[in-house]
Amino acid sequence: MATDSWAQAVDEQEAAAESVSINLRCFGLLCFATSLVSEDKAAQSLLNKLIRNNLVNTTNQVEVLQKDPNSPLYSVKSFEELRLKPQLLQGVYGMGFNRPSKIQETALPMMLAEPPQNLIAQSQSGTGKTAAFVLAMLSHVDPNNKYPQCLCVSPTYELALQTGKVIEQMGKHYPEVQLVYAIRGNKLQRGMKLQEQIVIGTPGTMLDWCGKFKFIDPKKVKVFVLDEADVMIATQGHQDQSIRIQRMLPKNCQMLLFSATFEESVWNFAQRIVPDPNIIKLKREEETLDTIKQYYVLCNCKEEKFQALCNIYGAITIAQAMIFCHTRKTAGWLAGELSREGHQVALLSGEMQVEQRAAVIERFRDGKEKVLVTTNVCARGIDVEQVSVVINFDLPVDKDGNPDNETYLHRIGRTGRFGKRGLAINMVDSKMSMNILNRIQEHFNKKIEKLDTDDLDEIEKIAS
Ligand SMILES: Nc1ncnc2c1ncn2[C@@H]1O[C@H](COP(=O)(O)OP(=O)(O)OP(=O)(O)O)[C@@H](O)[C@H]1O
Repeated sequence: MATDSWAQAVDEQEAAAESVSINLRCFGLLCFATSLVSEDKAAQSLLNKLIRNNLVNTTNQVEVLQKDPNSPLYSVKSFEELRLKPQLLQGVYGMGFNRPSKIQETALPMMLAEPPQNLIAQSQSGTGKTAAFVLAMLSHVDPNNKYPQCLCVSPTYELALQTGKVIEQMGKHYPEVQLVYAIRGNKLQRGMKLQEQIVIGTPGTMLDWCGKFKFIDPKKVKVFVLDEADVMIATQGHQDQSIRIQRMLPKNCQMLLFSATFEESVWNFAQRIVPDPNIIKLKREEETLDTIKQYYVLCNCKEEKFQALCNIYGAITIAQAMIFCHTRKTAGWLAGELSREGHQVALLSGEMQVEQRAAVIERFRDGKEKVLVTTNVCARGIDVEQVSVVINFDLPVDKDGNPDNETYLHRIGRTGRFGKRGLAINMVDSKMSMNILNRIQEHFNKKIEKLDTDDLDEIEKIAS
């Protein structure tokens, strides 16, 4: 086994990381570094939204903390129970929703109650938060009043557009209700007053439209939604801007805040935005390796790893696979080799803009490409539950070269009993990577079987 391929790969990555940090230090661009982190969070959130095409299931129960603990707790098992406007019920069913998701069961009655109740809700991405607050906004709007009544702030332009799409879909049979985007680049004439009932945008532009330009009369707003609070506070300035918008709204305006995670900083921010809240939390389902078949393949170099991959593809039918590489260079090389072999390959690479990455993810989700090759940095935080085969072309390691168990679990693991059976194949090409594999195996106490990719019969067996 070669000993240098792994080391070389790490060296390359570290060299790249070092040059970035030197640049940052040289120019003192600390804020640039912060914005990179927040951009990363927003990008992750967007890509997760795009790759998913249905609800994330969970066996966990929602935890509810009511503002008034003596008032009865309502929860609904059907959309009919909510007495929605027929146009909205039609919109909901038109989207293929048969019944409320777990978080929606409790959140919707609270949000639709009279008088309106404030809410802070936390649950992982994909559990139905956006659909819930969109339904609440559409329900509270009076279409006869031609001025903004619901404001929704999102951390980025792309995320705002995604929420806007949900509003458009759900409100498809309710054309009297109109939507406008308060995003940079959407320039309105000075002095004009908006007629649309729902405004969705980023905090900076929303603040300008309410304050400086007065396109919106904040005193007439009935519902204020702050989405993706955890991503929001990662961007400098967004927290203050959001609070300044909130201060302009009337006391009886309904305040709703949503977040996928709930660390201390998010909680502090949430309490400043939402007075007297009801609080709903839904724990993230634990990922496990129980339903996953794990294998490793011994090779000497990246060319051999590629050959092993071709053998696997030759022997079993793989609907869609995600392949993780350690460096951009390897990912680019592998994608090239695979497409030369006639595979439809998508490459997710670090130098791509978020829109480009989004386009790649969307094509992959729609099945236009069958293989997605990516670096870990690029795919960090992306949930790939629907992909049944995951290949670690390079094993995940942290910056010190130790096994990155968390990343391994996230790439390969599935949640609870809803997880489909999966297949994971790890490529080992050095003593070092064998050691990493052994340590991963020990950590999870789950055997990773050896696979001989020169033996077609053996490969065929893994698919059964
Ligand atoms: N009641 C429902 N029944 C079936 N599908 C639903 C339901 N509610 C939402 N969905 C779908 O599930 C997916 C996730 O929903 P949604 O986007 O609202 O979740 P989220 O918690 O806001 O996650 P994210 O913040 O990542 O968007 C979407 O594809 C949405 O259309």
